[in-house]
Amino acid sequence: MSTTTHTTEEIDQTKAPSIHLTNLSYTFPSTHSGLSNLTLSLPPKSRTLLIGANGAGKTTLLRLLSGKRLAPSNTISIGGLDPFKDGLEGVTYLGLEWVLNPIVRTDIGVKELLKSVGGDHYPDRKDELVRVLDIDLDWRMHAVSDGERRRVQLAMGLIRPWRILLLDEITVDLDLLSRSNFLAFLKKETETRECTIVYATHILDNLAEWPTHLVHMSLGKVKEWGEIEGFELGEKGYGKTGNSRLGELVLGWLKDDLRERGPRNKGTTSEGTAYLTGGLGGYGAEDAIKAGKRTF
Ligand SMILES: Nc1ncnc2c1ncn2[C@@H]1O[C@H](COP(=O)(O)OP(=O)(O)OP(=O)(O)O)[C@@H](O)[C@H]1O
Repeated sequence: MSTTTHTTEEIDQTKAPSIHLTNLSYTFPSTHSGLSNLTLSLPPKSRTLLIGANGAGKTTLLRLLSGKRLAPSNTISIGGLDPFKDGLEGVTYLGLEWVLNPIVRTDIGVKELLKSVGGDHYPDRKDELVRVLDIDLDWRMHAVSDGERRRVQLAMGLIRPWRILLLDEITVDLDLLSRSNFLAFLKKETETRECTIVYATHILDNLAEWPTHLVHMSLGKVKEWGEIEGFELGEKGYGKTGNSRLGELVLGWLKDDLRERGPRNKGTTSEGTAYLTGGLGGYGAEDAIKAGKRTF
């Protein structure tokens, strides 16, 4: 049984959850330090962009937030709960493992797939996602393009009405219009339902109007975070380079990070060890199923 105490207000399952990190540090089983001393607060119904160079720690953080990995006590609170120990209702984490699920490459129809993830229970959401993501219900999954497959996967992942959505860059295969429609759908979700989104992405096109908050990570630390208004992007639109002002801000961050870190081949990072599934470390090594907190 959890020893954490919660106020009634904090665990109201009908409200969008806030996210609080307090001195969150995380070390991989291989003793590689993944995250160090993260503290931040994201309010209910916020849409946060998680920004950082490859290896900055974005996936590590999202997995901790989703409850797939055990964080030290009292370092993560989502709507007043510890995601690993308490288990969270309504968390959708869409990342690499989900994308790699082999079922979406077999000779199976889209209707069947959507039904298997609850499409019949949420017909309105299913119809909306099919429209937003421009899905043909007659597609068979072994005979679609990568982008079409990704659109079906997104619909599958989003049909159940989540309270917190953790998106680890999975929109890379979408064409510009599909991505724009998809982002507009997510924005509407936070405006019309009780839900909160954290989205790790490297693609900033057409995102200037989307986030309510930014979090900048580098080398497992949060370098800055806060409301989008606090980042002095000036007028929304395009900067001198033709990039969006958000794009220019982030490019500046990443250049500074690289200058501070130096080139990777000096051995200052351990890029390449992510996503191992066996041996030391490896995502999934301590998943919540083993701890009896989840059945899926
Ligand atoms: N299982 C593991 N064992 C040891 N180190 C790991 C493990 N998984 C990831 N790392 C290291 O932790 C750091 C952060 O990895 P993470 O996957 O969180 O980065 P990221 O910001 O999501 O990167 P990207 O943008 O490339 O997806 C990297 O240096 C990575 O090599």
